[in-house]
Amino acid sequence: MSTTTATPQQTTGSTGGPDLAALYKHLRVVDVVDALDGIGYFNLTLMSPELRPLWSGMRFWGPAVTIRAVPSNKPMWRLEGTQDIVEAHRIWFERYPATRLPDDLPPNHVIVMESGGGPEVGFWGSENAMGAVGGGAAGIITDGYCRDTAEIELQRTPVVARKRGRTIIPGRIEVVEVQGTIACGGVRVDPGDVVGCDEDGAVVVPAAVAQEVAVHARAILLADMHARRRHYDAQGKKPDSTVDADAVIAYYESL
Ligand SMILES: O=C([O-])CC(=O)C(=O)O
Ligand SMILES: [Mg+2]
Repeated sequence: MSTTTATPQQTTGSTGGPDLAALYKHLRVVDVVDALDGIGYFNLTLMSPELRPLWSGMRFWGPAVTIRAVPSNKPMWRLEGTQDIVEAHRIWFERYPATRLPDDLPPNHVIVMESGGGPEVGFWGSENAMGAVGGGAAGIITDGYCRDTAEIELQRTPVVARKRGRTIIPGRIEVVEVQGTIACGGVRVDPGDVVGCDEDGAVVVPAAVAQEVAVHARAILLADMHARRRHYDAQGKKPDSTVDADAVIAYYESL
């Protein structure tokens, strides 16, 4: 396998720091995991394999923004009439105001949630997850539940979850902190770490090594693309984008 010296690119994001999401575009989770191995981070930052993308073909990378939630330990009360039942969220949040992520989140951020391990609750659903994407999220990772999962797939909304669920927020779960250090899927996540997923699972790359890991991982990807391309050619298989190393090289040269 070919090797590359780790000389991180000086690609910058909108905040003036390196545009890590751009450096990770095209990388597979396996490339990043192999690169983490290469710097001695064996298995340290692999999220539990129980956390799964909710539809096939999902892949995203981006800087983490974090949410920590706990079971509410407060019941939702009985509501009178259809309209109040439809507006249960509003009524709950009027009494217990929501802790929300700030507005100035980096582009292509990934919302990572520690759900508190409570009972089934579809904190994420097809409406609020799609809204998060509209707000600039590249993906959502929760160690809890997501509901409306048929629509999540139909919309191609990038959600990774541990479970599919049915029930709704009021009386079950509350966000108590945003942009703090959390644990999700058994690993630590700090805001600004690079997190991502694909069909193989989800992984965290600590911010301190994120640029270096991206450089190693790119070399690993390109070496593998070349090797697979030789199999394609030997077996008369029509090349596809997964063996188009020239396109990947051109992309990175353009950054
Ligand atoms: O309403 C919620 O809290 C979760 C949900 O079903 C959605 O966002 O679609
Ligand atoms: Mg819903």
